[in-house]
Amino acid sequence: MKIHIIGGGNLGVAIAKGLSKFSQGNQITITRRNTSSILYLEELGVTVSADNKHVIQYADIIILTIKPYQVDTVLAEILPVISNKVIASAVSGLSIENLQNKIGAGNSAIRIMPNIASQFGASATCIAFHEKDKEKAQNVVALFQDLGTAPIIDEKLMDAATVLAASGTAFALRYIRASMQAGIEIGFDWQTALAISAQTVKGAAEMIMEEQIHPEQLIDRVTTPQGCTIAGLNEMEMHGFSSSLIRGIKTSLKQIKG
Ligand SMILES: NC(=O)C1=CN([C@@H]2O[C@H](COP(=O)(O)OP(=O)(O)OC[C@H]3O[C@@H](n4cnc5c(N)ncnc54)[C@H](O)[C@@H]3O)[C@@H](O)[C@H]2O)C=CC1
Ligand SMILES: O=C(O)[C@@H]1CCC=N1
Repeated sequence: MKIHIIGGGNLGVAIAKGLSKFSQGNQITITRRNTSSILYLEELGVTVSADNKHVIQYADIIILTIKPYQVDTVLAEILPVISNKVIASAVSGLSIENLQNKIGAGNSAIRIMPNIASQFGASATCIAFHEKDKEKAQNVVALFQDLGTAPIIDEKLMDAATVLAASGTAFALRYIRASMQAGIEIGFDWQTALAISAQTVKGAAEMIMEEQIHPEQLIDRVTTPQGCTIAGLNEMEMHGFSSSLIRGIKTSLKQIKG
């Protein structure tokens, strides 16, 4: 497939890198106004351009990874030269209905919410579309399945998906950072503490995905009666570990909803 990514920033680059590595048989173009910082992507077989219209007429999927306030400018530029295209938008807060109104009935609006782990084929990309575009959305779903998991969700959960699956990357990294900092306090250098913390999180996530059980069932396997784990967990909860995460996620959601 021919994939045209508009917005070569954090997310666009992560998707381009991921596609070049984990999805076979595609031709990828990525655009950005000033291309100097992303020209290295050409070494991965990705075409880099400052022209949003560059070969866009041949694109099977156009992916929007721009900020919400950049959408109208970009669409004004590309709409005159496209028709019957699938536009997959990762723009947070932009509804399918709004995007569809902007791009006209001749094109299809699909909403995607990837995260920057797309680069490593490890994103959890939530996807939503209207029934009329079900068939056209299948290519988008297949593409993002190559970059991790790609659950199809009801659009009303898209803001929640943004927080859980996209912002969630930062939340998980903050856990790893805190764990690393504690590791330094208890005797490790930061590199060793970070490596141990990251691998431990990866292992915990792999167990959840493999066994598909409730986390508490796995926690129960770790918490020896009168042991150090339960003592640590209870102290963390005393200081609001779970509740601060929950409150943070709900605050993020409020921020999106405005
Ligand atoms: N960063 C993340 O982890 C995620 C971001 N998103 C959403 O994706 C969108 C992009 O986010 P980021 O990549 O973080 O932002 P960013 O600012 O890093 O990337 C946007 C890119 O678009 C480029 N751009 C601006 N105007 C342009 C134009 N007229 N033509 C072509 N390129 C243009 C900018 O130069 C920039 O490189 C936002 O709507 C954000 O909410 C969604 C999920 C995850
Ligand atoms: O922080 C943000 O607003 C964007 C959306 C999700 C990740 N980054």
